[in-house]
Amino acid sequence: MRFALYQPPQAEHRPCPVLYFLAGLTCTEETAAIKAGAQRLAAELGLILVMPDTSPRDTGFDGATGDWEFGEGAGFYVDATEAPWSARFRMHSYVVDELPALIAANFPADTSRSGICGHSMGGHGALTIALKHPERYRSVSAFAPIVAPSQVPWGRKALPRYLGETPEAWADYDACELVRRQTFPGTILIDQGEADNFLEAQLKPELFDQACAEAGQPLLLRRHAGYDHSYWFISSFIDDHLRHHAETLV
Ligand SMILES: N[C@@H](CCC(=O)N[C@@H](CS)C(=O)NCC(=O)O)C(=O)O
Repeated sequence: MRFALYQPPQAEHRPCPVLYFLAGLTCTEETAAIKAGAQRLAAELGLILVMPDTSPRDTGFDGATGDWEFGEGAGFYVDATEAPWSARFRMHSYVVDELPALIAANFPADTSRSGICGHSMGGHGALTIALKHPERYRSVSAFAPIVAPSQVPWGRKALPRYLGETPEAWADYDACELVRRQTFPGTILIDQGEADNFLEAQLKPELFDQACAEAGQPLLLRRHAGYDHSYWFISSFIDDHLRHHAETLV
């Protein structure tokens, strides 16, 4: 597995908190590092940024490449249970267990202070991971996340192939379902562009808004007129996300 890591200058003197950034469909460990523009403020705030790839690579599985919505580049941050994917596509465990252990062992990181953020499919990853493991992450935020994969075409295509045909298995990786089971101790920040091509068919933030209201989950959902799904949108608001995380991490 590949990942990118930014180490702020403060890490030369003391362990620093860690913010994970999970990227979306078609992205690699380089995308956020190059396009999100998070390093400048992370240097001021003293945050280590960890930006993993979106799936294993070079798996050789039939159907793992050639479709931008499934397989390599589209791991959906689940632990697959269906063959052949279950042998390699275990992004949930990778992000929650394997990667933090590797960071703790090799970098001046205080992993007891970790936050998680993501975009689109990575926003889905950040929300589901934080909701499933609130003891591991002190803060969570997302840009244009997939919040209800069980109900939208991206999820309806990928989740059955990774997890089988039972909707209960999809619900275990669906932020709208998870927040009803267990809330996150802190406000979730979500930014969404109103000119996002995927807003109505794939993202549907109103479903998460409603689920959070019903569950009593504090949510700050900000909608921005004129902004699309791209990293230009992310780079416009990334500072607010870093500050949101720094409030509890630093
Ligand atoms: N390939 C898709 C777009 C995929 C897409 O927008 N991916 C988002 C994440 S869901 C992304 O961050 N792409 C990388 C980039 O914008 O640099 C299309 O042609 O519609």
